[in-house]
Amino acid sequence: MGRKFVVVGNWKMNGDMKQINEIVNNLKKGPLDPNVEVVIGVPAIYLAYVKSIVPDTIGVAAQNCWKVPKGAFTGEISPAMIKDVGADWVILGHSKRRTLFGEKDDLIAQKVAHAIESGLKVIACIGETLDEREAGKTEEVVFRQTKALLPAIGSNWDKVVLAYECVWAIGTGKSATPQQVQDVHASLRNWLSTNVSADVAAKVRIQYGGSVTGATAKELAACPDTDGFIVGAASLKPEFVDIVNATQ
Ligand SMILES: O=C(CO)COP(=O)(O)O
Repeated sequence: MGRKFVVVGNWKMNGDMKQINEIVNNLKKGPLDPNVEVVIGVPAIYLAYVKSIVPDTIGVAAQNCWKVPKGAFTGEISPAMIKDVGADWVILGHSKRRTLFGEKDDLIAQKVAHAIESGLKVIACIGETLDEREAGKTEEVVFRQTKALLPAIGSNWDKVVLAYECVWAIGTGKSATPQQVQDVHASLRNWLSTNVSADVAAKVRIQYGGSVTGATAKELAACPDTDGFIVGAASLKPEFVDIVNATQ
């Protein structure tokens, strides 16, 4: 079985009712390649609304969640709540959560474990900073971030998509090159083969994220070890449809 291409739009903290209606209408118009899985990651406050207006073929993701089902955690939302409003994905470990909100590997792993246990599918983000890349530490960092997730994922790799987002390419307009993406994805798959299993390495979907646009998506999609994208700024624009259709 091949790996189904999966494109996630991460709206981050963007959008209001008017813009959301425009984005969703544009997605409905498509046309979207039926062979591609499409997920939109929306601000928590709009999850229920977005779920009520998108076709069932489009998945809806939260951009974060907490690590227990309920309790005195002011301002947080739980996987149970995300599921309760009909969404079935959560993005965890995004670089902005790591850098701006101080989330470390162990907290992210706890969140991943609880999200999976609660029945959510997880987009787990990993990726190096510019300093780490320039110091030749890209592999060391992405292997460390992935290793931290292994106990949390256990045998549930079918519930997980790995999103490789090099931090230096996020929101900068400076995408990694197809070769840079392919190199990291291939070595990650190789690492998974050694540290998890050959089966997981062959089946897990690895997305690329970082300044993906309608103009760059096709050549990035051609990398043999790239199974989709996680898209920030361009997911708010009509060109998101072109990114979804990049493998056509
Ligand atoms: O962080 C990202 C998606 O999660 C990427 O954002 P940009 O596509 O805006 O660079």
